[in-house]
Amino acid sequence: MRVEAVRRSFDGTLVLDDVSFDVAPGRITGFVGANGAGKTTSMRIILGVLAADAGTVTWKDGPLDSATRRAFGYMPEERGLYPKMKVRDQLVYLGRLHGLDAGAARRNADALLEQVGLAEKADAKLDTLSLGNQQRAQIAAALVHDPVALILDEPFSGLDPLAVDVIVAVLRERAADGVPVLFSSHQLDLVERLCDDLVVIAAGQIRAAGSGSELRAKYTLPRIEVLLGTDAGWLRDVPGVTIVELDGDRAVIELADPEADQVVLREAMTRGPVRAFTPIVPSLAEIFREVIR
Ligand SMILES: Nc1ncnc2c1ncn2[C@@H]1O[C@H](COP(=O)(O)OP(=O)(O)OP(=O)(O)O)[C@@H](O)[C@H]1O
Repeated sequence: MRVEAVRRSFDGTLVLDDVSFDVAPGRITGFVGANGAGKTTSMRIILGVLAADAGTVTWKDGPLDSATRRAFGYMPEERGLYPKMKVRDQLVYLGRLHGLDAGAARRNADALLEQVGLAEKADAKLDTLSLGNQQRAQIAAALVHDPVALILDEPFSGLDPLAVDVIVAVLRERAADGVPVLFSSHQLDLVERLCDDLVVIAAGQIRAAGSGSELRAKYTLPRIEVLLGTDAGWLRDVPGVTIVELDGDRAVIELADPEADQVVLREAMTRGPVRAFTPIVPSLAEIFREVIR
């Protein structure tokens, strides 16, 4: 699925400015950005709930039509299941609305309730469930018609760690079947764990997009923690090395050239014992800060 040059204003204020990114089949794409950056607006435009002022959303290289959109699974920010309806009944109902026959809708609903850990609550009314369990039901609702793509707005908010694991497993399974999955989240540790690709948006503009390793390579320099048996001060004088931290025999260095690590290691070994030489992988939170600066 491709979002291309999408623009949208509200009351004369531009909130999406030439937004373009891809969501690849079989990959989980995390959509991250601060409050108000434009994630929900982008997702609403993908789903056709909101119109773009300009730009396109394409699916398999053609225009995204309403029949294909109906085959998407969407978990909107405002949620939207029926509070007074039993969980299983509404999943079956939603499956039927999406064109499943009664048998298939029931089978999918039951399988999903089992998968998200709600089998015992199947006959409870939604509003009697805890918020976390309502959230599980919302995710099941987005999946009940075997969607061809998944667009999930903050699917993990309010979930406990065990529930997160359950939902992560469900999304991975769908992605492994070839479904493109786009989800927004503020929980960068979770995004880091779950997603294959990342799209970073700030103030309505895409600041970065790509896999975690691509973004690391592009936005951060390789860092190494060096622990020597002797003073590490000589590292200051090695060309291409920047000292990030230096404390006696321990240093954290940044390399202008990723290949220079072997040169530094060889030099270190001629000077005495090398107790540790450990690449430091920057966290997604660090990359995010770097990208939106
Ligand atoms: N219907 C609307 N009318 C006017 N302004 C809107 C409307 N919907 C969104 N906006 C504005 O557009 C901007 C982007 O909002 P959006 O909800 O897409 O951000 P978001 O990245 O999803 O934020 P959050 O993480 O807080 O959910 C915000 O400044 C918001 O106030």
